[in-house]
This record gives sequence, C-alpha cells and structure tokens, in this order.
Amino acid sequence: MTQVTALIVAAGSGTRMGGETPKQYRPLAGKALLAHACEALLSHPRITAVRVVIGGGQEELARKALGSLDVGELIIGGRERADSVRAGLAAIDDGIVLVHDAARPFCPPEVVDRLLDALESADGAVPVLAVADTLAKGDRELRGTVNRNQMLRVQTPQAFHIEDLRFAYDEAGSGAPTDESSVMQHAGLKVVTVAGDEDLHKLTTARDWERAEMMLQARMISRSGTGFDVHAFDGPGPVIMGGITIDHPQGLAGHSDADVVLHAITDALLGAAALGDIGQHFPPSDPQWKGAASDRFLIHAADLIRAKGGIIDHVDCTVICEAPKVGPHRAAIQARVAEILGLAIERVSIKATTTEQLGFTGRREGIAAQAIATVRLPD
Ligand SMILES: Nc1ccn([C@@H]2O[C@H](COP(=O)(O)OP(=O)(O)OP(=O)(O)O)[C@@H](O)[C@H]2O)c(=O)n1
Ligand SMILES: C[C@](O)(CO)[C@H](O)COP(=O)(O)O
Repeated sequence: MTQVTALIVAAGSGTRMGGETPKQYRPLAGKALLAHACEALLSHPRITAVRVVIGGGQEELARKALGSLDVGELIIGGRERADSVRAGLAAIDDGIVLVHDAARPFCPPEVVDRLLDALESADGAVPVLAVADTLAKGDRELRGTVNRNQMLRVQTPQAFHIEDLRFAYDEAGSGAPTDESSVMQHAGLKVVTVAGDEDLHKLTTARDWERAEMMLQARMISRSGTGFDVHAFDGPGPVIMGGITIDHPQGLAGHSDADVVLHAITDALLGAAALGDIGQHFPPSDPQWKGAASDRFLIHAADLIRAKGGIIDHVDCTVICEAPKVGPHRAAIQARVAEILGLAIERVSIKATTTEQLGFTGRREGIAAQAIATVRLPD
C-alpha cells in the first residue's frame, strides 16, 4: 500500500491574525487550531501518517496544542512557508504527500478523496474554488478588470508524489513561492484541479477567526444535565451554600465543605456533557478532598466542558430546606456561582423551597439541592 503522509505546515508567525501566541497554537472552541487541522486528516482512512512542521523554539507550544495526537517527531521549519515545506519533505518517507496549512482547521474528507483519486492520473492535484467577486487590478484607483472566469482560488491540502515535489523544489532554487502547485508548474509538471470547499477557508485575519467560531457554534448541539445533592445537619454552623458562608446554628456534615448547591450544579454540568458524576472525579474516599472548598469541583466541571469546546448557557438550582432562609442570600449566591463559572449573572438562577415540614428537609435534618444545566457541545 502506498504511504500517504499529510504534512501540516505550522511554522508561520500569524502576523496578519495578531495576538501574542501564533494562531496555530491558540484555542478555537477549546481546541488549538493546529489540533483541528491534524484531527481532520488523522481521521481519514486513506491517510497513513500525519507529520507537523513547526517553528524553532515552538516545541512546547506545539506539544501542548497537540496533546495525545499521533504526529510522530515534530519537524523544524524555516523563515518562509516554502522553507518549512522543504524541511518537511526531507523528513518524511516516500509515497504521496498532502501538504496542508495548519491555518485551515476544517478539511472535509471528500476533498482528500477527490485529491487522491485525481493524483492517479496527474503529477499533482489541488482543491480550487471559483471567484465570486469582480476581479480588478489597481490600488486606490482601478486599472482594469480581470476575467474572473479564468481565475481560481487555490486551497490546501495539495497532493503530490513526494519525489515529484522534491524534484520541483530543487528546480525552484531559492525563491519563495506561496504554494506547492506553483513550484510544480514552474518545474513543468502537471497539476490538476478538484473541487475545493468553503470549509477549507484559511484563517488569516481576526475576522476569519470570528467566522470560524460562529460556524462551530452553529454546529453545536444543546444538552441538559441534572444534579441532586443532600447533606445532613451535624454539629455547629455556619452553613456553606453556593460558595458563600451563611450564619446558622447548625452546620452540614460532609467530606468536603458540604456545599449542596455547588455539588448539585457540578453534577448537572457533568451530566450535560456525559462526564460521569462528582464522586468519580473527586472520590469521597480520597483524603485530599477532606474539607475542600467546593468551588474547585465546579471549576473542574466547567473546565472539562470548555476543553471539549463546549459553552455553558445556563444553570438553575433549587435549594430545599426549612432553614436557613435562602432569600436574603440569593443574590450573593447567584453572583458567586456566576463568578466561579465565568458566566453573566442572568445565566445563573437560584431558587428555594420548603417541603411544608414534610420529609427529612421538613424535619430540619438536612438540606437538599437540585440543579439543571444547559450547555452547547460540538456535535
Ligand atoms: N515560514 C512559514 C510560514 C508559514 N507557514 C505555514 O503556512 C501556512 C499558511 O500561512 P499563513 O496562514 O499565511 O500563516 P502565517 O505565515 O503564520 O501568517 P502571516 O503571513 O499572517 O504571518 C500556515 O499554516 C503557516 O503556519 C510555515 O509553516 N512556515
Ligand atoms: C498555500 C496557500 O494556502 C494556498 O492558498 C497560500 O498560498 C498560503 O499563502 P500565505 O501567503 O502563506 O498566506
């Protein structure tokens, strides 16, 4: 079987995007841009290996961005994109190469299929799109239009037989072509086109980034989770509820700080993302959680959701007890929960009820809380 290597070039500086960290290492909906690009190609059944070219000194950023993705040893690129591609070509095995920009996070699998099929009868194949706007020459003043029917937008991945592309780069000398299809044509090799895809859009400016985020959000699905918790009164107060301290003659018993509100909301969030329950993440048998402030449990659940590229839309919690009265503390609890979750205050609801002196809460033996959380997660 022919080896098909996807070579992802990620050694650029992202100047047009701006920001301190180069764009390829920045999280787009919870996952680094580079990881999006790698995952799209790693999951393709016809691609046998994915390798990544990074800038010198970017190993730590790259490793963090890639996590456990299997991309072999990182390759160090150069000043121009062409230098990075050359470095990559020198490091990979013979066969077919798909040179791809890390700045293009979404690669539909059909594009890869079209490229590999086309390569059976050509030296190279590239995805292209038609130009929809009028094309003109000029700067502050127009100096004539160009026939847009003869123009194409060239995207990546671009597919080649590795030995052809190595030969073409040798022929190209020291110039800095903007893509491989130009290098191949310069060397007299035949490059054919296949249909590209708008999803392959390169994220070059901050506006491109915003659009990509909006596109991902539009593809998310809404999920809800519920949580329920009870702690018994035992010993002297105060009571910790929703991350605040409430004066009360009795306190609640528990391995941690016994905060029923934060525990119920934590479980609701974990439930919405099907991530198990609070006891799995923070076992009561583990001494490190003894007396722990429960905000760390909630922060952990929120971090897990955001690491999946999720968005927390809303949480709603009902406290069930005769006393202490929740009303006077409602606003403070709401503000604290919103602060812990990094949400606007109107996305957090805190309610309370009694059970009309019935049952264990009615007998003032303990406090219960139930919560619901609504999140959006990538489909
Ligand atoms: N010396 C370089 C320059 C660019 N690239 C990569 O080539 C792709 C396309 O380049 P572009 O999106 O324009 O990225 P940057 O060069 O990073 O952006 P800018 O030109 O705005 O600095 C990117 O994945 C980029 O990381 C590279 O590997 N090595
Ligand atoms: C390779 C490329 O993405 C094809 O469209 C493009 O040429 C990269 O150009 P840039 O100048 O590095 O943005």
